[in-house]
Amino acid sequence: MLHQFYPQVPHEYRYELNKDMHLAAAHFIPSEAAGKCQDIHGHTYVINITVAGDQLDSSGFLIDFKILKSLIHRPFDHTLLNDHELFSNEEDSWSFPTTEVIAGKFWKLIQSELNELAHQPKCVQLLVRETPTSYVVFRPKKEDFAI
Ligand SMILES: Nc1nc2c(c(=O)[nH]1)N=C([C@H](O)[C@H](O)COP(=O)(O)OP(=O)(O)OP(=O)(O)O)CN2
Ligand SMILES: [Zn+2]
Repeated sequence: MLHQFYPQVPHEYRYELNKDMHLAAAHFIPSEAAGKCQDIHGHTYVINITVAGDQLDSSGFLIDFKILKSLIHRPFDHTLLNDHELFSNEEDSWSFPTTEVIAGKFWKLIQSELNELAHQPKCVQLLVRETPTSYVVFRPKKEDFAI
């Protein structure tokens, strides 16, 4: 499903980059309402990350594509998402890995990294496709950037 077109996010930045990646991972949803999804099962998630900004770094990058991949693919590929602390914090009522929660938490991981950069790029959209017929788009609000 790579190379497809994704929903566009309106913004006024000069540059916008998009990085796609696949993530083979298992999960389960510990909620009765989830029906058969309460049992462990797997997906080949498709992740699309959109980063925008007005300035580039000394390499001419908004952010190196490889860094984006390393933040998501390396830690989560071929894992059970529920095993990660990110998706198992009992104090956080939206912690377990629904597509919505995955999108929001992956956005936060990426934006935390971008916040360290002097030229301050922004992750303006994060899309998670869970199945050929289901995907979620996370678009941060202004206040979400204060992390
Ligand atoms: N809002 C959400 N609904 C569901 C989620 C979710 O994360 N957010 N997750 C699931 C299951 O994990 C399931 O893996 C995906 O569900 P679904 O799209 O229903 O998958 P199907 O292949 O059965 O769908 P078809 O309509 O037959 O293509 C469930 N709901
Ligand atoms: Zn699922």
